[in-house]
Amino acid sequence: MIQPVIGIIGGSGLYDIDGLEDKTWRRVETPWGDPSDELMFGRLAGIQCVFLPRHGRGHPTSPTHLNYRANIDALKRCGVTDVLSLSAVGSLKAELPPGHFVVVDQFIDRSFAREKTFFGDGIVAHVSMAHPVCNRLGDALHGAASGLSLPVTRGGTYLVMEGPQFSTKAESELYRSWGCSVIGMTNMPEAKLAREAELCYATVAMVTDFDCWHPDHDHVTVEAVVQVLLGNADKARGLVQAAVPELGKPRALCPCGCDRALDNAVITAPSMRDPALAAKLSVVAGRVLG
Ligand SMILES: CSC[C@H]1O[C@H](OP(=O)(O)O)[C@H](O)[C@@H]1O
Ligand SMILES: Nc1ncnc2[nH]cnc12
Repeated sequence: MIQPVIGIIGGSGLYDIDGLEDKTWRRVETPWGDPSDELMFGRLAGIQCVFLPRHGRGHPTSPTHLNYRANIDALKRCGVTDVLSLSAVGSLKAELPPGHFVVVDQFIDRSFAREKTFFGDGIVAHVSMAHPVCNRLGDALHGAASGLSLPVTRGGTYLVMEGPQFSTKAESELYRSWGCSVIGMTNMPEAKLAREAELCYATVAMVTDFDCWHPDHDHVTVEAVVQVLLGNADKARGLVQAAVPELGKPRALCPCGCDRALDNAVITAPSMRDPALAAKLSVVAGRVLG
């Protein structure tokens, strides 16, 4: 049996979480550089949790310049098994108004200026991203949100744009025509890297605005986003407190296979593998690289 350790990545407006016992902030070093901030360690209902503010406390780091690899490596290094990603998003559907939560199940990655893999020349690996979200975590998050009577939808596609500027109206309409539910700037490559690191990963996308497609919302502004975000952040803290006791129960391997994502993914012959890269990958992929 596995004793889960719950990682929580807090997005815009979520730079701290409540109710953790024995809370301490600690710096964690990784071979990929520095994570966004110190990580906060503590226990919720006796379950070990590790919290990381995605953009750092005070939000100094833009979506493009986040060190996604360091963030994911640091969580894994600290023993995290399950990652809850909490993110502010714009809505691309009329039925998902500000204040609504979406437990997304798909992503379209339109980001282009980020490091997207732990692997590369010297050790090449290809993991499946067909089902980018851990269903087990998604179900638990949806169940916890429903239990709290939060307005929540299970399933939906999160379009990841590069940013930092918000979309043009034509882009917003394009993504709507693709059937996307919400838009944000951060969940890729985060979800790809979590998969490479064999971490279960699920996102609660918290709607702050209607993006610019909506006739009543001609522009997205940070001011409008932040107003909704603060209320969403309070609800998200409640959601974490409700979900963690369920997710922290000792369990078998993940039925979705997230924790075995690297089985059969590394294609580089053992004799051709770069020892320096193998050393960097020791935490992320040590299970399969030996
Ligand atoms: C403050 S609005 C734009 C900003 O918020 C979202 O970040 P996160 O996913 O970390 O909550 C969005 O992706 C942008 O980075
Ligand atoms: N409309 C929007 N576009 C991209 N990221 C966002 N985060 C919050 N609202 C957003």
